[in-house]
Amino acid sequence: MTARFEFELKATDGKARTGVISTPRGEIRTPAFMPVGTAATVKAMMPESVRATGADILLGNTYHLMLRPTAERIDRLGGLHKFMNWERPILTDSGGFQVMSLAGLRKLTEEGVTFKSHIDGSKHELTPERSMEIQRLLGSDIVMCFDECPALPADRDRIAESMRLSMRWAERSKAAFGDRPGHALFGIMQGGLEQDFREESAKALREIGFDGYAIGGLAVGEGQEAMFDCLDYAPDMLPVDKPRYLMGVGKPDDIVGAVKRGVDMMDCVLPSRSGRTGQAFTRRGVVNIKNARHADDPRPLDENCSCPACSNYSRAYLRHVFRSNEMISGMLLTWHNLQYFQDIMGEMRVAIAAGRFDAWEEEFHAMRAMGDI
Ligand SMILES: Nc1nc(=O)c2cc3nc(NCCN4CCCCC4)[nH]c3cc2[nH]1
Ligand SMILES: [Zn+2]
Repeated sequence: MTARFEFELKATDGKARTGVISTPRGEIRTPAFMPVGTAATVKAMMPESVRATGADILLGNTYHLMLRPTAERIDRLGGLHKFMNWERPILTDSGGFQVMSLAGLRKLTEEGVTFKSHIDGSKHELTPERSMEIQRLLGSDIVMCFDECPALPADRDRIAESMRLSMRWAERSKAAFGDRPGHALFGIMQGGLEQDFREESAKALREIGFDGYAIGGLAVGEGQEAMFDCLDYAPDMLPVDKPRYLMGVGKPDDIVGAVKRGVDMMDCVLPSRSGRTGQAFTRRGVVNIKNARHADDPRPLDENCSCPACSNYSRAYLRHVFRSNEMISGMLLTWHNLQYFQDIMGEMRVAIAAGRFDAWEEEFHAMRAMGDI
């Protein structure tokens, strides 16, 4: 069992890369997709099922867990891995983004953010130091710096001011994180869609020095084209020998485009959240299983998928349990979607190692263009 956190690049194909992150709790094959386990559970999934989909690491949230059941309680009970019965790596987001998107009555100062819980209205504070303490109490393997993610669209002055605050908070996060062998601290690049601010942010983070680097401030409504324009330059501003993590992304085609541009890690609620609403991601695009056209369809959702939903059930059955609001509906489609996301990550890792990412990408888009039949 390695006591260290190490990233080994195995192969590159164009800007796409594949490698392995070694941690004391296990290896993470990159490019990696992290299922989101916000409240200490990947919704509608047992942890062993999450592992069966091929996930090496999952994401937890400082914001949600600090409010309920609190980081102190999880620490008293042995930490988040034991609490949620997931002994492999966990990355935790630092809370700033969730405060801005979920909490009420927020007040942002140089010190940090005060806010009211969206659950019971109680008052709380997050600072770089408090976020590091919470993530330490949770026992997460990869800790994210405490940052501020500005809502887009925003004017250049606002973006610059916010990015520079986040860089000062990155400094404080690192000081508070301390020296924790086997645990990693990732910096988060900000700067909106402004190339000069992205460069300034990357330079600041490189000078502080981190175990990995996230690209923050995207997937906040800018649209895929603007996101890809930013990803055409942002990853290359980060150290080539450290993992690059694009936060909050995304749809399958977002993920493929990000890997193509040099991203190593991603996370998104989409496969689990949309699975619960009956939206299935397949090789031929999105299928809404509640649609009447599936009522008598004996075929599986995706004949190329090995998940329980595709192995044991017809589209007709999946539509039935969704329309009947049966609990198994969200379980089956969440499993399928997470499996599909992991399958394309696995296929991209193999394609990059074989130097055939472009051919794989062409096939990926061709299958989707055919649409569901
Ligand atoms: N610490 C931190 N910093 C960020 O700049 C950040 C930027 C992010 N951008 C997203 N986008 C999530 C988009 N998601 C798409 C599916 C539906 C729910 C929202 N999540 C993010 C999380 C983030 N976390
Ligand atoms: Zn399936």
